[in-house]
Amino acid sequence: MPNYNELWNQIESELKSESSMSKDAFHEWIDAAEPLSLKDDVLTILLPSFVHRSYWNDHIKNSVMEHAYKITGKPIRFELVLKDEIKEEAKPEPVQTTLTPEPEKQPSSEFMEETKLNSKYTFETFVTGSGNQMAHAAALAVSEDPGTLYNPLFFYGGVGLGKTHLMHAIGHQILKNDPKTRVKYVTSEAFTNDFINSIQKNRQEEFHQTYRNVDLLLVDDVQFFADKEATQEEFFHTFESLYNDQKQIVLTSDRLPNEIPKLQERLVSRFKWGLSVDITPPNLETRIAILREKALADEIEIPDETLNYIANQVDSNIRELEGAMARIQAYATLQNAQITTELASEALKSLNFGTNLSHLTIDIIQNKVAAYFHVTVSEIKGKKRTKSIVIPRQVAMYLARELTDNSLPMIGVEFGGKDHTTVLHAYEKIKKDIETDDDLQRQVGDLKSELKP
Ligand SMILES: Nc1ncnc2c1ncn2[C@@H]1O[C@H](COP(=O)(O)OP(=O)(O)OP(=O)(O)O)[C@@H](O)[C@H]1O
Repeated sequence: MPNYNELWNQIESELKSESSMSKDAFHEWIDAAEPLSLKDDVLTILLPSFVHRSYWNDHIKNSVMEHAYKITGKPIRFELVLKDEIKEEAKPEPVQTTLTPEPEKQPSSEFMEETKLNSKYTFETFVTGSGNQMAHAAALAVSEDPGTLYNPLFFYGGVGLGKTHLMHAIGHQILKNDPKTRVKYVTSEAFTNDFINSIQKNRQEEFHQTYRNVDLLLVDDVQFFADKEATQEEFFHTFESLYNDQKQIVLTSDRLPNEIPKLQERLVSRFKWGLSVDITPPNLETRIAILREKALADEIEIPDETLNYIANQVDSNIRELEGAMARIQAYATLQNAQITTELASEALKSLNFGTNLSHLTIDIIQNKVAAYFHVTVSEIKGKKRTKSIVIPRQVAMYLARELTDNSLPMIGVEFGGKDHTTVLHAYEKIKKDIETDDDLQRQVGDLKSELKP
């Protein structure tokens, strides 16, 4: 009986030789599938999305089962799983209270699973814009001169904005400059689990070796150190040892060090020693640029207007932006159609993307308000303080806050990178003024009914 990899490879080549599928379709549905295991005649296959699974169930599974039968002489069943579903199983095993001695392992194999840098997360694939420019620059600087300039380098910011991507990019770049560099990437949870396991198995020395004999330590999502007293203690010593040896440390978190609850004061202060730099949500132009890069990388043609449309649908999180794009691609393949704005809209709707998504965007509001007050969109986004521009600008900010789900910082970004307090001030001012100013009340009313008929 072949193992799961061999079996899958054989099935794949059978499919390739007999299949009527186009090259693109083969790539989309077969290349994207990954065998995970073969147990009790069940071959588990990992698929990238639920669209893939439903396509597999409808169009692929039977033929794959036939091939598997031909190859093994056995009826092989298939389990199709998605990434999210295996996460649970893939989590490190809970601490066991067994007395059976563990087989001896070579030092470092226990914790040092090898550096798992995502090959796609490089500087080449990272699109810069106003929200991440400084973070990108700091990352590049650290890659050129690790351990000296900014140590530690601390990235913070909301979900899915590229913190992990930049962190891996540093790892890749440093390895490119010097392939002998010892790089370790872990999430704070993995660090915690390694630490607990080391205590459990009485292997603290090995743990220390693993974490202290590196040249670059990348720790993702350190906010999860919150509340973990003993782990924090251990991490403190790891940090001290690396820092004293001038080894580079890069950390990410969803918030600033002093905002992480129950983080020891000495860690807070150390995390702030180097440089803390935030990543804020990308503006429309950056979102379009990211989509354009992605289309280029995937070699698919998408009209500019459609890229613009997609970028307007997802305005906070790059992971979701990529998700939307992947859905549209899959949808186009399913329909065997070109990607157009219509198809994109259909794909996002039919796949129930962003259920509470408002189609009203800040961009639309700015255009409407500019036309209404006879000013230009760039004046609305600009800094000029003349009354004829300030009022439309504040009205547009007010409407963006009232009629869309965007956060104050996000609205600020879309208005030429203004601070969220400016947006709040505009919102409160217009809200108050419409109570006493009849003209303003009518104007805002007109605009509202045009925007939300
Ligand atoms: N500037 C960018 N250019 C290209 N792709 C990007 C950019 N920023 C983020 N991405 C992509 O968006 C996805 C999410 O990014 P990443 O995982 O780095 O986010 P994160 O900030 O670490 O999120 P989390 O807080 O959830 O860990 C990744 O696929 C990443 O490649």
